[in-house]
Amino acid sequence: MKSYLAAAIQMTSVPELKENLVQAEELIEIAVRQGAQLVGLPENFSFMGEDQKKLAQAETIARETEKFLKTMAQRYQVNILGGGFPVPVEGKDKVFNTALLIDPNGQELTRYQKAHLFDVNVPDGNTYRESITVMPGTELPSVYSSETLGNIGLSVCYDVRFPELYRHLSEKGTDIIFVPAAFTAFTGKDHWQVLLQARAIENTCYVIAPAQTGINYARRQTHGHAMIIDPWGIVLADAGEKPGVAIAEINPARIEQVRRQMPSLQHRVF
Ligand SMILES: O=C(O)CNC(=O)[C@H](CS)NC(=O)CCC(=O)C(=O)O
Repeated sequence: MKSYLAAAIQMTSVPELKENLVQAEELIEIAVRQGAQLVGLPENFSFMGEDQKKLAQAETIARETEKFLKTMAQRYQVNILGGGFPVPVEGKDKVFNTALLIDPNGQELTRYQKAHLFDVNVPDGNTYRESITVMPGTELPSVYSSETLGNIGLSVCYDVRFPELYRHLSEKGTDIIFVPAAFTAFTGKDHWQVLLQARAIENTCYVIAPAQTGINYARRQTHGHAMIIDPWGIVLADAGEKPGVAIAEINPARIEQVRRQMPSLQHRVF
């Protein structure tokens, strides 16, 4: 593994599949023009809207999103993480919230079904019941080991509040953790960056966190601040609040250096 540039894309996805895919391609192109070899798209990048609308179109969203990711990876010769989109569960009126990693040949490298579902009454008055439409994944994410990109572990959004998932990933050798998200504006302002830095620091890993931002639909407002954090916890890039791209270098020497300086992974007791 050599140093390379990674990108965390930030977008405002809406309840229109085609519109979102156009926006996503524009941002992928910007990231690739700046030299990114690994590009992450946020949770719900291809569709963000009301539950019933999402369920009604789930099959189309799943098919078109997977096709889009493979086409983009080949067209731009880049590795792409699609950060969470609905994939229908056979025989049920539900979907898995699925993250999918694709290589520049358009081949699937690994996928993960979001395990922790956001069933929360947020104090701003918004109620979230992700489990009404989503089946929780029951498997821990696998680590994808790439000679060129390093060892990559996947997760999605609300998972970031469950450190045991990331401990599992770091035990399996993860160097780079993806946290694609659609964090609420209300929780995000106090929790988003703190949680991401904690996951980076405690596992001495890079964290790549693509994000939704702005007003997506109705009263749904997301926090933004797609970012890339290094294994010491330093924020290397932050996309702010507008759609755009956070780009930073993933450097294996930095991982080794931090793990030398702070060998906490070796000092675990429990
Ligand atoms: O609602 C939709 O339209 C689509 N779903 C999402 O955006 C997902 C599940 S509801 N959002 C989160 O997990 C936010 C977590 C979060 O904000 C926190 O942990 O504080």
